[in-house]
Amino acid sequence: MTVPAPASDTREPLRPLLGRIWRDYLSRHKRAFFASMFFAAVSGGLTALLLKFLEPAIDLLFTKHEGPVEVWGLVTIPSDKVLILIPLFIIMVAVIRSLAMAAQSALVNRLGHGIVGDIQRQLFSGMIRADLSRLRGQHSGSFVSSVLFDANLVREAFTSGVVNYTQNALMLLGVIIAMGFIDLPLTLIVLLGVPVVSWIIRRFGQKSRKAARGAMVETEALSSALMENLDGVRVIKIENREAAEEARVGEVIARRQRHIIKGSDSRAFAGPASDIVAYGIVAAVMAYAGWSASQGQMTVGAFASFIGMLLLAGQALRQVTNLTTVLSEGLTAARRLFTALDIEPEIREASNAIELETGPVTVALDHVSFAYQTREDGAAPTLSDVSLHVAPGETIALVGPSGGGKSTILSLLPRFYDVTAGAVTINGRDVRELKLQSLRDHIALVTQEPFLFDDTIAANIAYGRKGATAEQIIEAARSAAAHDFITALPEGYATRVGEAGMRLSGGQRQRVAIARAFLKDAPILLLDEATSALDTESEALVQAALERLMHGRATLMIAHRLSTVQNADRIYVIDAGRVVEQGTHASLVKKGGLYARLARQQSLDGPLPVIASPLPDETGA
Ligand SMILES: Nc1ncnc2c1ncn2[C@@H]1O[C@H](COP(=O)(O)OP(=O)(O)OP(=O)(O)O)[C@@H](O)[C@H]1O
Repeated sequence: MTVPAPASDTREPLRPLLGRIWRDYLSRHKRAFFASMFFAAVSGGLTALLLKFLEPAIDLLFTKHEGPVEVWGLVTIPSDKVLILIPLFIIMVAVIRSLAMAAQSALVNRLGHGIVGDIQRQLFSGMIRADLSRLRGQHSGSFVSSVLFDANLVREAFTSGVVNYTQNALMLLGVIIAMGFIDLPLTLIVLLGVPVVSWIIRRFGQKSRKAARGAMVETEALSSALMENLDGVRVIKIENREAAEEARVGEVIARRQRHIIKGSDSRAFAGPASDIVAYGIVAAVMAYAGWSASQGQMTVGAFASFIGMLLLAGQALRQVTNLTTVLSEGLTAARRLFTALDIEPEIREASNAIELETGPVTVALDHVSFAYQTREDGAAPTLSDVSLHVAPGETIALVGPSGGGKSTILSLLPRFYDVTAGAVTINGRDVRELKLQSLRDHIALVTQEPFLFDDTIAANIAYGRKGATAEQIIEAARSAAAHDFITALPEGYATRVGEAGMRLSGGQRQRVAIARAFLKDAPILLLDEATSALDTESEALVQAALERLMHGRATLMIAHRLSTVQNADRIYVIDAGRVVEQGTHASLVKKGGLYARLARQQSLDGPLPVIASPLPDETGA
C-alpha cells in the first residue's frame, strides 16, 4: 500500500500537533469552543458543590438545632426552614447543572461536526488538486477511508476528547480541592494514587494508539477492496472468483476487527484498572476516616460528603482515563491526515504565471524527456528527446507500438505531468509559465474510454463550459452525431447516464464526450483514439464531425488504426519513447521502415479499405 505512513509514533512532540489543531480548526469556532468549556466548568463545579453541600445538609438534618443556623458561614437560615430550604437548594443547583450539561453537549456536537466538515472539505480539495502521479499511485479507497473514517476519529477526539476530558479533569480538580477543605491529610493520602493512575493512562494510551493506527490502515484496505470489487465485478463473475473475493475481503475485515477490538479493549480495561486504584483509595480513606470520626475529629456529614466526593472523583478519573484513549486515537488520526494534507502538488502555477492569449495556437514539444516517478532506478525514461510541432489547423498523428509513450505525450500538454527535460510550448511559451486554468481552457481532450458523470446528458455535454445554453448543447450534440440517439431516449437530454455513464453504450458515451469537446471549442484538440468505440456508420459521421472540429485548431491524435490517420499533416512514429520516423502517410510507406511494416500488417499499403483491422500489440515491439 502506497499510503503515506502514519507519522511515526508517540515520541513525536504533541505540542505542534495540538497547536495546529487549535490554529486550523478550533480557533475558527472559538466562541462555541470557549462556551462549551465554560458550560463544562459550570457543570463540573456544580457537581462538586452538590457533594460539598452534603456535609452541612446531613449535619443539619440529623442534628437538632434551635434558632437560626449558619451554612458555610455564608448564609443564616431559621432552623424550622431547614427541611424546605435544603431540598430547594439541591433542586436549584441540579437544574442549573443539567442545563449547563445540555448546553455543553449541544455545543460540542456542533463544534465536532463543524470540524469534521472542515477536515473533509480540506481532504477533498487536497485530493482533487493533487498531482495525477499521486492519485495514480494511491488506491482511491484510501482517500475514501480518510474522508469518511479518519476525519471522524479526529471529531471524536475533539468532542468527547478535548471538551469532556476538560470537563472531567476540572471536576476532578474541583472535587480534590473541596476534599482538601474537608480534610487535608486525608486528601493527601488520596493524591498518592495519582502516579499509579497516570501510569495506567499512559500504558493504555499507547495500546490504543497502536490499535488505532492498525485499524486505519485496514479501514483503508477494506474500502479499497470494496471499490475494486465493484469496479471489477464483471471479471469476478466471469472468472467465478466470488468465493475467492469473499475470502480475501473477509480476511481484511477480520484484521480490521482485531485492531478495533484491541482498541476498545484498551478503552474497556483502562477505566476498570483505574477503578481498582480508586476503590483501593476509598477503602484506605474509609479506614482512616472511620477512625478519625470515632476520635470525634470528623462529623458524619463531613465523612459522607468526603466519601461521596471520593466516589465522584473515581468516576471522573475513570472518564479521564477512557477519554485519554479516545484522544490518542484522534491524535493518531490527526497526524495521519496532516501528513496527507501536507503533500504539496508539484504541478503548480508559477507566481508570475500569465494567461494564454485567445485565438489559434501552435504547440510544440522541444527535446522532451519524461519519466514516471514509479519507474525503477536505471530503467529507460518513458520519453527521450521527443520533438514535434503542430500549427493551427494542422493535425498530427502519433502512431506506434503499444506502450511506446503516445498517451504520455498527450498528458504533458495539459500538465498532468511535467517534463523532466526539454519543454512543452504553446505559441513559443513554456506551459509552465502559463496559468493552469488558462492552459487547460485551451485544450479539449477526448479519450478512448470517455468518462461521464452520473448526471443528465445535457449536464455532461456542458461540463466544460459553465452557463452553456440548451441551444449550444444541442448544436454540439448535432455536430457530434449524438443528437438523434439522445432525442430517441425517453427523457432526451434530461436522461441520466448512470454511474460513469454505464447506462449508455460505448459508442454513445464516446459521442457525448465528443459533443463536450465541440462545446468547449478549445484551440488545441487531443484525440486519443477517439473514434475507436464507434460502429462503421457512426464512425463515418463522427469522423466527418471531427474533421469539422479540427478545422483551424491544432490537433494531436493517437491512432492504432492507421486508416484514421492517413490525412494527417504529419505522422510521428513513436517507439520506446522516441520519435523513430516522421512524415506523411505516403512518404512513410515509401520509406519502408516501422510505419510501412505496421501499414502492411493493416493492409494499408495497397488500396485503402474502409476500416482497417486493429493493430496487434506485438507489432514492432
Ligand atoms: N501512470 C503511470 N505510471 C507509471 N508508468 C506509466 C504510467 N502510465 C504509463 N506508464 C508506462 O509508460 C509507458 C508508456 O505508456 P503510454 O500509455 O504512454 O503508451 P502508449 O504508446 O500510449 O500505449 P498504448 O498504445 O498501449 O495506449 C508504458 O511502459 C507504461 O507502462
